Amino acid sequence: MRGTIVFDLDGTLIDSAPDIHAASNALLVEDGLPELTFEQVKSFIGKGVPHLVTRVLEASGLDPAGPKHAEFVHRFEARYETAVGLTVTYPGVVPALEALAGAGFALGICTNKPVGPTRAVLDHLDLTRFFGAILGGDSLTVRKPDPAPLHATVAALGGSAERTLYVGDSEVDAETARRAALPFLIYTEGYRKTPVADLPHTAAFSDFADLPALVAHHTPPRP
Ligand SMILES: O=C(O)COP(=O)(O)O
Ligand SMILES: [Mg+2]
Repeated sequence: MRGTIVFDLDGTLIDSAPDIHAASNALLVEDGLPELTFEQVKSFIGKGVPHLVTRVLEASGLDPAGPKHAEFVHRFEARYETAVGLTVTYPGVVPALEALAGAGFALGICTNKPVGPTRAVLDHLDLTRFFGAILGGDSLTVRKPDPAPLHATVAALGGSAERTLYVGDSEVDAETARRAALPFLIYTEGYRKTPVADLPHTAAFSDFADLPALVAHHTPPRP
């Protein structure tokens, strides 16, 4: 194996915000509440479903500490597995994954999205074939930015810390990589809110066509 590359999912490989926005608004409409804007819901993505629901309730003037929270999480999750129709891969993702797999890298997913909808959207976009390990926000008892899911993904791939890179789009991913002590490549076109320069990262890229060369640079061939 040439090395191990672990990817975040939402905002990194796939632009899933339109489906997450639509699913959130469907719940609000069911309850006779006003819809939220795309930018609002996009800014709530990255820390998993319970956090997203907290932010949706707050933005709707409802108490996130009240009974609505568990109810909304339940109803959101029920919709989430089929919420794939508006989601696309970012440009160049598939050729980049093909190049990396072809070069002998083991690839994995470490996302805060629950593993059910993660598998559903990967199947829908025909991406499952690339990944030897897929961990979601409910795979362990902790989620990112706790480093445990990232460590577990690397372990499931049989990788070693010295030859592993983590690729993500957000503040949560930068913090996860820092706490896991792994190099972090940041994709700049996802759902990040902080300037790239203010987040710890090894390298930044805006085009997946550049990723194979960037990865090669940071994981030199074994002597
Ligand atoms: O479900 C989320 O909140 C975001 O998931 P991500 O970790 O793939 O960005
Ligand atoms: Mg993300």
